[in-house]
Amino acid sequence: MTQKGFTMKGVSIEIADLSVSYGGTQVLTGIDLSIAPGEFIALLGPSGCGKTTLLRTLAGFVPAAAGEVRVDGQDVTGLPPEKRGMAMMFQSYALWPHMTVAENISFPLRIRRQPKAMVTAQVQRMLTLVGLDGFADRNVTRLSGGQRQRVALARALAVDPPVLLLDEPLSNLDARIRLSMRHEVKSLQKQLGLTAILVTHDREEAMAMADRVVILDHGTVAQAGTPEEIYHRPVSPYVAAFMGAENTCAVSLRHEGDRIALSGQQIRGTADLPVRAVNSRVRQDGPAAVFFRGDAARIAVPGETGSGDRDGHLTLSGRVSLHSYLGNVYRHTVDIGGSPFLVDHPVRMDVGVAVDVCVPAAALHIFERTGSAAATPAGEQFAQTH
Ligand SMILES: Nc1ncnc2c1ncn2[C@@H]1O[C@H](COP(=O)(O)OP(=O)(O)OP(=O)(O)O)[C@@H](O)[C@H]1O
Repeated sequence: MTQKGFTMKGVSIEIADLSVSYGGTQVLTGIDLSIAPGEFIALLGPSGCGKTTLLRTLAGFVPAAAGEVRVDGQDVTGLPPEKRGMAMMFQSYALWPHMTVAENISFPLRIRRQPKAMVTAQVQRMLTLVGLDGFADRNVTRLSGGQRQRVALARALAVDPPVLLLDEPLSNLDARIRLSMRHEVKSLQKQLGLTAILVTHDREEAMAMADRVVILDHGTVAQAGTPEEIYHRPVSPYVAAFMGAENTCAVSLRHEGDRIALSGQQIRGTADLPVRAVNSRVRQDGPAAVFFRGDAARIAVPGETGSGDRDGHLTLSGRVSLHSYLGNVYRHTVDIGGSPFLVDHPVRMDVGVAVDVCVPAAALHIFERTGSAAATPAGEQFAQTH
């Protein structure tokens, strides 16, 4: 254990072909992931996709059915939790209600029978680290949610773990405190150089905190990348929709040199787009599915703007069927060929008005159309994933 200063350092974690089953049900399949020392990873995905199971398997609370977990090159797959050098922080804080702040923080040190002077010094360091100087003797039941979360963080860090596992640690906090705690946890993790893995179903939280986001889909890795990569370059309709690009329509795609031409029932004319600008995963001409975010599109009144203004855009024509005010923009539901599309616009458009929805090439994600994909109304196909 570190005796002076905060010199905790992260370690690498290698997850190789990891599978996990509960009884006869396989919940994680062939997970491969390399985590660098000091990296902050977020495991993101809808309820039941296996995020917590992966975290608990790394911690050693759930056995692996196959595959390996290596920490700093050492195979820890068969080791008990206390031998893995990982500390876990939970959503529920899991503090001892009958103990003071200092007693809670020192608990893991006392059960490891650390010398008293060292325990006292470490508790004081942790209090300073999480901004709770002066709270040592306060009972934890007399703390706010944010303060309790800091105690839980201090207790997890007290043993100088090279790896910090965070299981939805902020979801019990109110929205304002959650935002500030995001930054506090992240800056502490960077300051200490720890390797951290966060489980969350909140994509904004994942993007705000992590260096890399791993999106899980039914126990497999759907995509792992920087927040920018998964947001702007999703590799599948599942990732695109999970990252908010839920508007979708079926198109027919044709490559023409360095341009892509899109046509379809819901599209006005033919969209002629520079191939470099579009996130297209389609290599062959034929049926495809387009996905885009409602805040990346804009609404135009047909005839009010020149057609030249819409070059490099995909234009869909429809009618406003609903609007709601979000504070900075109006969110409109636009009925396009019988399917609802959600589009943000700074000005409120009346219900029933005919509008064009213009989507810039850079906001388009195009994937191969398989089966009935994208033939369904926007959102319906992915409704269960949110
Ligand atoms: N102890 C258990 N025994 C049997 N099945 C379990 C157990 N824990 C979880 N599962 C199942 O394993 C699957 C993955 O669960 P897990 O808790 O890892 O998902 P998650 O992505 O963390 O979900 P959430 O966001 O709701 O916490 C789910 O289908 C769940 O029902």
